[in-house]
Amino acid sequence: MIEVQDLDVRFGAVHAVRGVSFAIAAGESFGLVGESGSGKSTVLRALAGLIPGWTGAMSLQGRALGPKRDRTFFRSVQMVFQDPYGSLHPRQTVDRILAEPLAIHGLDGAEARIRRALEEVSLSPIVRFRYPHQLSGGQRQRVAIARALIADPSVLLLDEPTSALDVSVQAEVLNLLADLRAARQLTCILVSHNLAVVAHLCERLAVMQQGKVVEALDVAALRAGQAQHPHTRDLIALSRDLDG
Ligand SMILES: Nc1ncnc2c1ncn2[C@@H]1O[C@H](COP(=O)(O)OP(=O)(O)OP(=O)(O)O)[C@@H](O)[C@H]1O
Repeated sequence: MIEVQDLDVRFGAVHAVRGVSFAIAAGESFGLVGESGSGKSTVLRALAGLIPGWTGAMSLQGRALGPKRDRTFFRSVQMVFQDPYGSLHPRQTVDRILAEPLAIHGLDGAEARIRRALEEVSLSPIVRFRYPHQLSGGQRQRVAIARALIADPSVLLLDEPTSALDVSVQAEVLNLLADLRAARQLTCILVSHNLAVVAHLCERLAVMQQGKVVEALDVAALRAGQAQHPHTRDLIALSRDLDG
């Protein structure tokens, strides 16, 4: 459903992504894991159409993705960022934040859709008339997830969606994402420096180091101790508990 072939990204002298390839089936959840600066966010952003100047080939449902994406792409592929504070407009209420994608995509029934979206992320309707600064970090990330889902995408790109949250809230948001993924049969790509987070949400993962994929394997194989590459083993040692 998603194919990335020989993706290469340079930022001036920085060769951030070097010939990355992977393929993901519809409904699959795939993790990109690696230490800071390994290029995983750049892969996700290139796929999302947020980075110009990449080379290689990318496709979604068999259709090649060019440098520019159309409205259909932005309806079916949604991104959730690490910092919900930065990604939610500070002067818009939750109601307006959630109504905006509906207006962009010309979708009717805003009232019912907003109610349903808030229910899905377990937020009380009371938050509808609050601004982002009046919410907790976990509530803000739930609003960002609701906004991503409100126009019914088929693909969710998650860039460190829990790492800006308090430890107590991280597991809640991760479990919410796992439930939503199953209920909506979403295809997900999750970027994280934390192997435990990836193992919790994904079936398969690729380990990145210095812009390259050094190992790709099933989470089941990872749990069974079958990781081969020394860098994967280093990341395992850093992750305290693979069950998240
Ligand atoms: N817009 C940019 N301009 C210049 N260099 C960039 C840009 N974005 C990323 N880079 C560089 O590209 C490399 C890969 O960055 P990237 O953010 O993809 O890594 P990452 O693995 O996601 O790391 P982190 O977990 O810290 O976000 C880094 O050296 C980074 O400094």
